[in-house]
Amino acid sequence: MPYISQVAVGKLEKLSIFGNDYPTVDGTGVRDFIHVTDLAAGHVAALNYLQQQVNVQQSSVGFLPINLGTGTGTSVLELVNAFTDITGQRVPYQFVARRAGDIASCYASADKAKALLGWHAKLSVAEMCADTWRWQSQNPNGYYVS
Ligand SMILES: O=c1ccn([C@@H]2O[C@H](COP(=O)(O)OP(=O)(O)O[C@H]3O[C@H](CO)[C@H](O)[C@H](O)[C@H]3O)[C@@H](O)[C@H]2O)c(=O)[nH]1
Repeated sequence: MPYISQVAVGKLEKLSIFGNDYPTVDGTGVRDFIHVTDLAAGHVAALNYLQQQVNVQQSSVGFLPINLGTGTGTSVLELVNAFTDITGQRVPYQFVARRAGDIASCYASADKAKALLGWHAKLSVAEMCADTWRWQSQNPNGYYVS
């Protein structure tokens, strides 16, 4: 997503898509793209859950892995197309070789987060694209570089 928006704002010439021959819907990698606001809310929910457990058990020893995700896979090409549909911005891209270490498809089950934390992702890929573009177009060089 950051590379897509940097191409759209003109900081990068084009997006390099790593591989288009994966066994996925369109050959590009599938990931569980999540809105940063949902992800932040999931972390707050996890901290609240941890505090409850400490209150109940009078102990904070141990760990519990909980996936935070939407539960839905989106391909890189689907993300590029969604971004263009929502923002109207062209995102030139080229297919290049697969990136070492990448797998074809990876998305979370969010069932445990819902059951334990009462949390689920509320925002869509479309909202992610709109919010990313709003930020990128208003801050083409980020927050810290003038
Ligand atoms: O310029 C780019 C950047 C990414 N991608 C593709 O976009 C997808 C997402 O790539 P990211 O690097 O954003 O995320 P990954 O899920 O592949 O990997 C990241 O998240 C992982 C955990 O989910 C690990 O933390 C890993 O080290 C980190 O790079 C992948 O299919 C990747 O090949 C491109 O095609 N072009």
